[in-house]
Amino acid sequence: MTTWIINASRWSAEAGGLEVAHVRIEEGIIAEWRTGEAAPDTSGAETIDARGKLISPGLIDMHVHLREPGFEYKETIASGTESAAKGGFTVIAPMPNTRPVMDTQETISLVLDKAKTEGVVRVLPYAAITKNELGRELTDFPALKEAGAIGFTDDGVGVQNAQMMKNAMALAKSLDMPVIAHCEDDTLVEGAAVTEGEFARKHGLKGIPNESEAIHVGRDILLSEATGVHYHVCHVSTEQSIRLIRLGKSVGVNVTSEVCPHHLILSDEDIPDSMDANWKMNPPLRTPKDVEACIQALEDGTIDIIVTDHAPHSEEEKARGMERAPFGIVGFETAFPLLYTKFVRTGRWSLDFLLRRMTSDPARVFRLPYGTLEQGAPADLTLIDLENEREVDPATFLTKGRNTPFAGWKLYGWPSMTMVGGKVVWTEENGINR
Ligand SMILES: NC(=O)N[C@@H](CC(=O)O)C(=O)O
Ligand SMILES: [Zn+2]
Ligand SMILES: [Zn+2]
Repeated sequence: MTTWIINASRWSAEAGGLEVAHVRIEEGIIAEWRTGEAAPDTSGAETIDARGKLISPGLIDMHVHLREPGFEYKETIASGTESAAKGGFTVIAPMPNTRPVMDTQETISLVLDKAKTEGVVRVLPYAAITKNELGRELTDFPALKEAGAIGFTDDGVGVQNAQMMKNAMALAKSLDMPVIAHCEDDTLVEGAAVTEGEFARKHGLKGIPNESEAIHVGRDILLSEATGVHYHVCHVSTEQSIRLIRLGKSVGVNVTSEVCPHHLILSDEDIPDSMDANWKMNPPLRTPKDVEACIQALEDGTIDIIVTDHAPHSEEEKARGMERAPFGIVGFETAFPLLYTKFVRTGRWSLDFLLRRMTSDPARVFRLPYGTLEQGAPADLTLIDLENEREVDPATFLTKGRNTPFAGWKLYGWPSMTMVGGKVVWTEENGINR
Protein backbone atom coordinates (compact mmCIF):
# COMPACT_ATOMS: atom_id res chain seq x y z
CA MET A 1 0.00 0.00 0.00
CA THR A 2 1.16 3.52 -0.84
CA THR A 3 0.55 6.55 1.35
CA TRP A 4 1.65 10.12 0.68
CA ILE A 5 1.90 12.77 3.36
CA ILE A 6 2.11 16.02 1.42
CA ASN A 7 2.83 19.66 2.27
CA ALA A 8 4.31 18.94 5.70
CA SER A 9 6.85 21.24 7.37
CA ARG A 10 10.09 19.36 7.97
CA TRP A 11 13.14 20.53 9.89
CA SER A 12 16.02 21.09 7.51
CA ALA A 13 19.54 21.08 8.91
CA GLU A 14 20.89 22.90 5.85
CA ALA A 15 18.26 25.62 5.99
CA GLY A 16 18.34 25.75 9.81
CA GLY A 17 14.55 25.99 9.66
CA LEU A 18 11.40 24.41 8.28
CA GLU A 19 10.87 23.49 4.62
CA VAL A 20 7.86 22.06 2.81
CA ALA A 21 8.31 18.32 2.26
CA HIS A 22 6.31 15.36 0.95
CA VAL A 23 6.91 11.76 1.92
CA ARG A 24 5.89 8.54 0.22
CA ILE A 25 5.36 5.49 2.41
CA GLU A 26 5.39 1.97 1.01
CA GLU A 27 4.47 -1.06 3.11
CA GLY A 28 5.18 0.80 6.34
CA ILE A 29 8.58 2.10 5.27
CA ILE A 30 9.68 5.64 4.36
CA ALA A 31 10.28 5.24 0.62
CA GLU A 32 10.91 8.73 -0.73
CA TRP A 33 11.11 12.41 0.19
CA ARG A 34 10.42 15.34 -2.10
CA THR A 35 10.74 18.99 -1.27
CA GLY A 36 9.30 22.17 -2.78
CA GLU A 37 5.96 23.93 -2.81
CA ALA A 38 4.50 21.79 -5.61
CA ALA A 39 3.00 18.60 -4.20
CA PRO A 40 3.67 15.43 -6.23
CA ASP A 41 0.93 13.61 -8.13
CA THR A 42 -0.47 11.19 -5.56
CA SER A 43 -3.36 9.74 -7.55
CA GLY A 44 -4.11 6.16 -6.61
CA ALA A 45 -2.46 6.52 -3.20
CA GLU A 46 -3.90 7.30 0.20
CA THR A 47 -3.06 11.00 0.66
CA ILE A 48 -2.74 12.99 3.87
CA ASP A 49 -2.47 16.75 3.52
CA ALA A 50 -0.27 18.01 6.37
CA ARG A 51 -0.18 21.66 5.39
CA GLY A 52 0.93 23.83 8.28
CA LYS A 53 1.97 20.85 10.41
CA LEU A 54 5.43 19.89 11.55
CA ILE A 55 6.45 16.35 10.55
CA SER A 56 8.67 14.66 13.11
CA PRO A 57 9.94 11.15 13.68
CA GLY A 58 7.52 9.50 16.11
CA LEU A 59 8.46 10.51 19.65
CA ILE A 60 10.20 7.86 21.77
CA ASP A 61 9.61 7.57 25.52
CA MET A 62 12.04 5.25 27.30
CA HIS A 63 10.46 5.53 30.77
CA VAL A 64 6.74 4.91 31.23
CA HIS A 65 4.32 2.99 33.46
CA LEU A 66 1.48 1.08 31.78
CA ARG A 67 0.34 -0.60 35.04
CA GLU A 68 -0.81 -3.84 33.39
CA PRO A 69 -0.81 -6.51 34.69
CA GLY A 70 -2.23 -5.86 38.12
CA PHE A 71 -3.17 -2.20 38.34
CA GLU A 72 -5.67 -1.95 35.50
CA TYR A 73 -7.70 0.60 37.47
CA LYS A 74 -4.77 3.03 37.01
CA GLU A 75 -3.98 2.21 33.35
CA THR A 76 -4.00 -0.65 30.84
CA ILE A 77 -1.79 -1.43 27.89
CA ALA A 78 -4.73 -0.31 25.72
CA SER A 79 -5.36 3.02 27.48
CA GLY A 80 -1.67 3.74 28.04
CA THR A 81 -0.68 3.20 24.42
CA GLU A 82 -3.68 5.29 23.28
CA SER A 83 -2.51 8.10 25.52
CA ALA A 84 1.01 7.74 24.13
CA ALA A 85 -0.30 7.92 20.54
CA LYS A 86 -2.25 11.09 21.37
CA GLY A 87 0.93 12.56 22.80
CA GLY A 88 2.79 11.85 19.54
CA PHE A 89 4.75 8.85 20.86
CA THR A 90 5.27 5.81 18.64
CA VAL A 91 7.70 3.84 20.83
CA ILE A 92 7.41 3.46 24.61
CA ALA A 93 9.30 1.41 27.18
CA PRO A 94 7.22 0.32 30.18
CA MET A 95 8.74 -0.23 33.60
CA PRO A 96 8.34 -3.60 35.35
CA ASN A 97 6.75 -2.41 38.62
CA THR A 98 3.45 -4.11 37.82
CA ARG A 99 1.68 -6.88 39.80
CA PRO A 100 3.08 -9.43 39.29
CA VAL A 101 6.35 -7.61 38.67
CA MET A 102 7.72 -8.18 35.16
CA ASP A 103 10.39 -10.56 36.44
CA THR A 104 9.60 -13.74 34.47
CA GLN A 105 9.40 -14.74 30.81
CA GLU A 106 5.65 -15.21 31.25
CA THR A 107 5.01 -11.62 32.33
CA ILE A 108 7.22 -10.15 29.60
CA SER A 109 5.43 -12.31 27.03
CA LEU A 110 2.05 -11.28 28.42
CA VAL A 111 2.92 -7.60 28.06
CA LEU A 112 4.28 -8.09 24.54
CA ASP A 113 1.23 -10.13 23.47
CA LYS A 114 -1.21 -7.59 24.90
CA ALA A 115 0.72 -4.77 23.29
CA LYS A 116 0.40 -6.50 19.95
CA THR A 117 -3.33 -7.21 20.22
CA GLU A 118 -4.56 -4.24 22.29
CA GLY A 119 -1.85 -1.60 21.96
CA VAL A 120 -1.52 1.03 19.25
CA VAL A 121 2.18 1.99 19.55
CA ARG A 122 5.38 -0.04 19.85
CA VAL A 123 5.98 -1.37 23.36
CA LEU A 124 9.53 -2.33 24.43
CA PRO A 125 9.38 -3.69 27.98
CA TYR A 126 12.05 -3.63 30.65
CA ALA A 127 12.42 -6.55 33.06
CA ALA A 128 13.16 -6.31 36.77
CA ILE A 129 16.71 -6.59 38.13
CA THR A 130 15.58 -8.42 41.26
CA LYS A 131 12.68 -10.79 41.87
CA ASN A 132 9.56 -8.83 42.81
CA GLU A 133 11.82 -5.73 42.89
CA LEU A 134 12.66 -6.66 46.47
CA GLY A 135 16.43 -6.30 46.05
CA ARG A 136 17.15 -9.80 47.38
CA GLU A 137 17.66 -12.09 44.41
CA LEU A 138 18.55 -11.45 40.75
CA THR A 139 16.01 -12.40 38.10
CA ASP A 140 16.87 -14.78 35.24
CA PHE A 141 18.55 -12.26 32.92
CA PRO A 142 19.20 -14.58 29.93
CA ALA A 143 15.60 -15.85 29.97
CA LEU A 144 14.20 -12.32 30.23
CA LYS A 145 16.36 -11.13 27.36
CA GLU A 146 15.18 -14.06 25.30
CA ALA A 147 11.54 -13.18 26.10
CA GLY A 148 12.08 -9.71 24.64
CA ALA A 149 13.07 -7.43 27.54
CA ILE A 150 15.28 -4.56 26.36
CA GLY A 151 17.04 -3.82 29.66
CA PHE A 152 16.96 -4.37 33.41
CA THR A 153 15.62 -2.01 36.06
CA ASP A 154 13.89 -2.02 39.44
CA ASP A 155 12.25 1.35 38.73
CA GLY A 156 10.03 2.48 41.57
CA VAL A 157 12.74 1.59 44.07
CA GLY A 158 16.51 1.81 44.24
CA VAL A 159 18.66 -1.33 44.43
CA GLN A 160 19.93 -0.83 47.96
CA ASN A 161 22.67 -3.43 47.99
CA ALA A 162 25.86 -2.45 46.11
CA GLN A 163 27.03 -6.05 45.60
CA MET A 164 23.62 -6.94 44.15
CA MET A 165 23.91 -4.04 41.72
CA LYS A 166 27.45 -4.99 40.78
CA ASN A 167 26.41 -8.59 40.09
CA ALA A 168 23.47 -7.34 38.01
CA MET A 169 25.74 -5.09 35.98
CA ALA A 170 28.30 -7.81 35.34
CA LEU A 171 25.58 -10.19 34.17
CA ALA A 172 23.89 -7.54 32.01
CA LYS A 173 27.25 -6.70 30.46
CA SER A 174 27.82 -10.34 29.53
CA LEU A 175 24.46 -10.26 27.71
CA ASP A 176 25.12 -6.86 26.08
CA MET A 177 22.10 -5.40 27.91
CA PRO A 178 21.80 -2.05 29.73
CA VAL A 179 21.02 -1.50 33.42
CA ILE A 180 18.59 1.35 34.07
CA ALA A 181 18.45 2.67 37.60
CA HIS A 182 15.99 4.46 39.83
CA CYS A 183 18.49 6.10 42.16
CA GLU A 184 17.32 6.38 45.73
CA ASP A 185 19.00 5.48 48.99
CA ASP A 186 16.15 4.46 51.30
CA THR A 187 18.04 5.25 54.49
CA LEU A 188 18.11 8.93 53.51
CA VAL A 189 14.43 9.22 52.54
CA GLU A 190 12.33 7.64 55.29
CA GLY A 191 8.79 8.54 54.46
CA ALA A 192 9.26 12.05 53.08
CA ALA A 193 7.03 13.24 50.22
CA VAL A 194 8.67 16.43 48.96
CA THR A 195 12.21 17.68 48.51
CA GLU A 196 14.27 19.27 51.23
CA GLY A 197 13.71 22.95 50.38
CA GLU A 198 11.43 25.99 50.67
CA PHE A 199 8.13 24.11 50.48
CA ALA A 200 9.11 21.53 53.11
CA ARG A 201 10.38 24.27 55.47
CA LYS A 202 7.25 26.37 55.08
CA HIS A 203 4.95 23.44 55.83
CA GLY A 204 7.11 21.76 58.46
CA LEU A 205 7.47 18.63 56.34
CA LYS A 206 10.35 16.23 56.34
CA GLY A 207 12.31 16.60 53.08
CA ILE A 208 13.91 14.17 50.65
CA PRO A 209 17.57 15.26 50.41
CA ASN A 210 19.38 15.50 47.07
CA GLU A 211 22.01 13.05 48.31
CA SER A 212 19.50 10.20 48.42
CA GLU A 213 19.56 10.27 44.60
CA ALA A 214 23.18 11.28 44.02
CA ILE A 215 24.71 8.64 46.31
CA HIS A 216 23.28 5.90 44.10
CA VAL A 217 24.34 7.73 40.94
CA GLY A 218 27.92 7.96 42.20
CA ARG A 219 27.99 4.35 43.41
CA ASP A 220 26.56 3.02 40.17
CA ILE A 221 28.93 5.02 37.96
CA LEU A 222 31.82 3.37 39.82
CA LEU A 223 30.18 -0.04 39.38
CA SER A 224 29.59 0.67 35.71
CA GLU A 225 33.27 1.57 35.36
CA ALA A 226 34.21 -1.70 37.08
CA THR A 227 31.90 -3.88 34.96
CA GLY A 228 31.79 -1.98 31.67
CA VAL A 229 27.99 -2.17 31.48
CA HIS A 230 25.87 0.51 29.82
CA TYR A 231 24.38 2.23 32.85
CA HIS A 232 21.42 4.58 32.36
CA VAL A 233 20.25 6.90 35.15
CA CYS A 234 16.48 7.37 35.51
CA HIS A 235 14.76 10.72 36.03
CA VAL A 236 17.76 12.87 37.04
CA SER A 237 16.63 15.69 39.32
CA THR A 238 19.60 17.07 41.27
CA GLU A 239 22.65 19.21 40.66
CA GLN A 240 24.75 16.67 42.58
CA SER A 241 23.74 13.75 40.33
CA ILE A 242 24.57 15.85 37.29
CA ARG A 243 28.04 16.66 38.62
CA LEU A 244 28.70 12.93 39.05
CA ILE A 245 27.38 11.97 35.61
CA ARG A 246 29.50 14.72 34.07
CA LEU A 247 32.55 13.33 35.84
CA GLY A 248 31.72 9.77 34.79
CA LYS A 249 31.32 10.77 31.16
CA SER A 250 34.55 12.78 31.26
CA VAL A 251 36.55 9.69 32.20
CA GLY A 252 34.84 7.47 29.64
CA VAL A 253 32.34 5.55 31.78
CA ASN A 254 29.48 4.11 29.72
CA VAL A 255 26.80 6.19 31.47
CA THR A 256 23.75 7.89 29.96
CA SER A 257 20.83 9.67 31.61
CA GLU A 258 17.33 11.05 31.21
CA VAL A 259 15.24 13.91 32.56
CA CYS A 260 11.46 14.48 32.76
CA PRO A 261 9.59 17.60 31.59
CA HIS A 262 8.40 18.37 35.13
CA HIS A 263 11.96 18.48 36.47
CA LEU A 264 12.84 20.98 33.73
CA ILE A 265 9.81 23.22 34.29
CA LEU A 266 8.70 23.06 37.93
CA SER A 267 10.45 23.52 41.28
CA ASP A 268 9.28 22.87 44.84
CA GLU A 269 8.48 26.58 45.07
CA ASP A 270 5.71 26.12 42.50
CA ILE A 271 3.81 23.59 44.64
CA PRO A 272 0.52 25.15 45.78
CA ASP A 273 -0.06 25.57 49.51
CA SER A 274 -3.17 23.40 49.14
CA MET A 275 -0.70 20.45 49.11
CA ASP A 276 -2.37 19.00 46.03
CA ALA A 277 -0.83 15.54 45.52
CA ASN A 278 -0.81 16.05 41.75
CA TRP A 279 2.48 17.78 42.51
CA LYS A 280 3.91 14.70 44.18
CA MET A 281 6.24 12.49 42.20
CA ASN A 282 9.49 10.59 42.65
CA PRO A 283 12.03 12.10 42.49
CA PRO A 284 10.26 15.14 43.93
CA LEU A 285 10.24 18.60 42.38
CA ARG A 286 13.58 20.03 43.49
CA THR A 287 14.82 23.58 44.08
CA PRO A 288 15.06 26.22 41.32
CA LYS A 289 18.85 25.71 41.34
CA ASP A 290 18.40 22.03 40.53
CA VAL A 291 15.92 22.85 37.76
CA GLU A 292 18.44 25.16 36.09
CA ALA A 293 21.16 22.52 36.52
CA CYS A 294 18.95 19.94 34.75
CA ILE A 295 18.28 22.31 31.85
CA GLN A 296 21.97 23.08 31.46
CA ALA A 297 22.91 19.40 31.70
CA LEU A 298 20.52 18.57 28.88
CA GLU A 299 21.98 21.43 26.87
CA ASP A 300 25.60 20.34 27.35
CA GLY A 301 24.90 16.62 26.76
CA THR A 302 25.40 15.41 30.33
CA ILE A 303 21.74 14.38 30.20
CA ASP A 304 21.06 12.55 26.93
CA ILE A 305 17.31 12.22 26.54
CA ILE A 306 13.87 13.35 27.70
CA VAL A 307 11.35 10.82 29.08
CA THR A 308 7.94 11.38 30.65
CA ASP A 309 7.93 8.82 33.51
CA HIS A 310 4.19 8.67 32.75
CA ALA A 311 2.86 7.37 36.10
CA PRO A 312 -0.94 7.24 36.25
CA HIS A 313 -2.76 6.79 39.57
CA SER A 314 -6.48 6.88 40.38
CA GLU A 315 -8.22 10.04 41.57
CA GLU A 316 -9.06 8.33 44.83
CA GLU A 317 -5.36 7.55 45.44
CA LYS A 318 -4.28 11.08 44.60
CA ALA A 319 -6.98 12.54 46.89
CA ARG A 320 -5.22 11.07 49.93
CA GLY A 321 -3.12 14.21 50.34
CA MET A 322 0.54 15.06 49.92
CA GLU A 323 1.85 12.73 52.60
CA ARG A 324 -0.26 9.65 51.83
CA ALA A 325 -0.88 9.72 48.07
CA PRO A 326 1.37 7.61 45.80
CA PHE A 327 4.19 9.30 43.87
CA GLY A 328 3.75 9.99 40.16
CA ILE A 329 2.13 12.12 37.47
CA VAL A 330 0.90 11.38 33.95
CA GLY A 331 3.06 12.64 31.11
CA PHE A 332 2.29 11.46 27.57
CA GLU A 333 -0.31 14.02 26.58
CA THR A 334 1.46 17.14 27.81
CA ALA A 335 5.18 16.40 27.28
CA PHE A 336 5.79 17.85 23.83
CA PRO A 337 3.50 20.91 24.19
CA LEU A 338 5.09 21.77 27.55
CA LEU A 339 8.66 21.60 26.28
CA TYR A 340 7.89 23.26 22.97
CA THR A 341 6.07 26.14 24.68
CA LYS A 342 8.53 26.63 27.54
CA PHE A 343 11.83 26.16 25.70
CA VAL A 344 11.37 26.49 21.93
CA ARG A 345 8.81 29.30 21.69
CA THR A 346 10.80 31.26 24.25
CA GLY A 347 13.90 30.95 22.06
CA ARG A 348 16.07 29.02 24.51
CA TRP A 349 16.21 25.86 22.35
CA SER A 350 15.88 25.24 18.63
CA LEU A 351 13.04 23.00 17.53
CA ASP A 352 15.68 20.56 16.27
CA PHE A 353 17.30 20.38 19.71
CA LEU A 354 14.02 19.40 21.36
CA LEU A 355 13.06 16.88 18.67
CA ARG A 356 16.43 15.12 18.88
CA ARG A 357 16.17 14.65 22.64
CA MET A 358 12.81 12.92 22.09
CA THR A 359 13.57 10.93 18.92
CA SER A 360 17.06 10.22 17.55
CA ASP A 361 18.86 10.46 20.89
CA PRO A 362 16.75 7.83 22.71
CA ALA A 363 17.15 5.65 19.60
CA ARG A 364 20.94 6.11 19.76
CA VAL A 365 21.20 5.50 23.52
CA PHE A 366 19.12 2.31 23.37
CA ARG A 367 20.24 1.24 19.86
CA LEU A 368 16.73 1.23 18.38
CA PRO A 369 15.93 1.33 14.64
CA TYR A 370 13.49 4.25 15.14
CA GLY A 371 13.60 8.00 15.69
CA THR A 372 14.61 8.94 12.14
CA LEU A 373 12.94 10.27 8.99
CA GLU A 374 15.50 8.65 6.73
CA GLN A 375 14.50 6.73 3.64
CA GLY A 376 14.27 3.03 4.49
CA ALA A 377 13.29 3.60 8.11
CA PRO A 378 9.96 2.41 9.57
CA ALA A 379 7.28 5.06 8.94
CA ASP A 380 6.83 6.08 12.58
CA LEU A 381 5.75 9.70 12.17
CA THR A 382 4.07 12.45 14.13
CA LEU A 383 2.38 15.58 12.80
CA ILE A 384 2.35 18.52 15.20
CA ASP A 385 0.46 21.81 15.14
CA LEU A 386 2.93 24.45 16.31
CA GLU A 387 0.63 27.44 15.92
CA ASN A 388 -2.54 26.95 17.92
CA GLU A 389 -2.68 27.54 21.64
CA ARG A 390 -4.83 25.22 23.71
CA GLU A 391 -5.47 24.59 27.39
CA VAL A 392 -4.47 21.36 29.14
CA ASP A 393 -7.76 19.68 30.05
CA PRO A 394 -7.33 16.40 31.94
CA ALA A 395 -10.98 15.51 31.17
CA THR A 396 -9.93 14.98 27.53
CA PHE A 397 -6.96 12.68 28.32
CA LEU A 398 -6.92 9.17 26.86
CA THR A 399 -4.90 7.94 29.85
CA LYS A 400 -6.99 6.79 32.78
CA GLY A 401 -4.87 9.08 34.97
CA ARG A 402 -5.95 12.64 35.70
CA ASN A 403 -2.95 13.29 37.93
CA THR A 404 -1.17 16.26 36.40
CA PRO A 405 0.03 19.55 37.88
CA PHE A 406 -0.37 21.18 34.44
CA ALA A 407 -4.19 21.38 34.23
CA GLY A 408 -5.24 24.72 32.77
CA TRP A 409 -1.83 25.56 31.30
CA LYS A 410 -2.06 27.22 27.90
CA LEU A 411 0.33 25.53 25.48
CA TYR A 412 1.38 25.31 21.84
CA GLY A 413 2.72 22.27 19.97
CA TRP A 414 -0.17 19.79 20.07
CA PRO A 415 0.20 16.58 18.04
CA SER A 416 -2.47 16.13 15.36
CA MET A 417 -1.63 12.73 13.87
CA THR A 418 0.45 9.71 14.87
CA MET A 419 1.53 6.97 12.47
CA VAL A 420 3.22 3.71 13.48
CA GLY A 421 4.82 1.56 10.78
CA GLY A 422 2.81 3.32 8.07
CA LYS A 423 -0.52 2.98 9.88
CA VAL A 424 -2.35 6.05 11.18
CA VAL A 425 -3.10 5.08 14.80
CA TRP A 426 -4.48 8.40 16.04
CA THR A 427 -5.74 11.66 14.61
CA GLU A 428 -7.06 14.73 16.34
CA GLU A 429 -10.27 14.52 14.27
CA ASN A 430 -11.09 10.84 14.55
CA GLY A 431 -9.23 9.69 17.64
CA ILE A 432 -7.78 6.18 17.90
CA ASN A 433 -7.70 3.89 14.88
CA ARG A 434 -6.96 0.26 15.69
N1 LIG B 1 7.85 8.39 39.32
C1 LIG B 1 6.92 8.19 40.22
O1 LIG B 1 6.63 9.09 40.99
N2 LIG B 1 6.27 7.02 40.33
C2 LIG B 1 6.51 5.81 39.59
C3 LIG B 1 7.71 5.07 40.08
C4 LIG B 1 9.03 5.63 39.64
O2 LIG B 1 9.19 6.08 38.49
O3 LIG B 1 9.98 5.62 40.42
C5 LIG B 1 5.28 4.93 39.69
O4 LIG B 1 5.35 3.75 39.36
O5 LIG B 1 4.21 5.45 40.07
ZN1 LIG C 1 11.74 5.80 39.33
ZN1 LIG D 1 9.17 5.50 36.65
